[in-house]
Amino acid sequence: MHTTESPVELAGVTRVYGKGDAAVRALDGVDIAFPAGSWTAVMGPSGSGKSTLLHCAAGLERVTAGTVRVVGGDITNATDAELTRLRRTEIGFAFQTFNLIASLTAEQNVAMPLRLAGRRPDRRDVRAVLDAVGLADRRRHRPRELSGGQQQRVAIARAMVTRPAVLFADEPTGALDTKAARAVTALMRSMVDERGQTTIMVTHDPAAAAAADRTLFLCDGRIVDRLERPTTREVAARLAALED
Ligand SMILES: Nc1ncnc2c1ncn2[C@@H]1O[C@H](COP(=O)(O)OP(=O)(O)OP(=O)(O)O)[C@@H](O)[C@H]1O
Repeated sequence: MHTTESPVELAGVTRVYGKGDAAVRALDGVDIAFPAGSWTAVMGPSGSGKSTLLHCAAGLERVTAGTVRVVGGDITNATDAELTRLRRTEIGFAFQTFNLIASLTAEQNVAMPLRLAGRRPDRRDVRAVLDAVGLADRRRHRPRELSGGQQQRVAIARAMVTRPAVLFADEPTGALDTKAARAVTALMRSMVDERGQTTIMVTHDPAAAAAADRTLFLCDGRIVDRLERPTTREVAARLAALED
């Protein structure tokens, strides 16, 4: 496996929470590479390990066994400082709850990761990503002045502003109605097609998964199936079978 082709690679990743009788094996020997410029959806029943997979792959959580490589580097034994630097430079995050700062404008929210990385935000860069998500005319608005779908687009612009190697999205359409969800998945699709943005997304939404290049299905901490370019109906059927 060549690392430049897969900015994120997990090999034999196991994550156990708790000890003894109370131990939970949230991930159980996961081997997976996420190819550059591709969009992967991660699905599975509640408690199957989706969030744990995302957090381990993004260096937010440590693994119990196995290795995680991000942009060619083994982060398994990285220090907290190294992980923080990695998250600020190579990784973008978009969450279901947006996590925007209420007192800041869209533009100021988008500039925040640059400030955190110690870079002086270039107004043109900030405007370019707001433009890319179709919100150039909303840059002075605060989160409460934006719809849920618009807030999620600001959150995606914020995740993209550092030009991260990998975008991690945790249920990006989870809080949105169907129309707003469709706009957000279309935006993510264009980020992959036009910028080659490697994207890893946990979702419960079969339509969002169908917009991705492939869908992985987790069950009891293992990858039990994958579909390439599935339809919404195929995703929903596979998920229903796992949830039975
Ligand atoms: N901090 C923790 N301490 C103990 N157990 C945990 C912890 N985090 C997760 N788990 C357990 O690990 C397993 C996998 O959890 P995870 O959150 O990754 O699942 P998920 O597929 O994302 O679920 P959901 O769809 O409900 O969000 C579950 O059994 C969960 O209870």
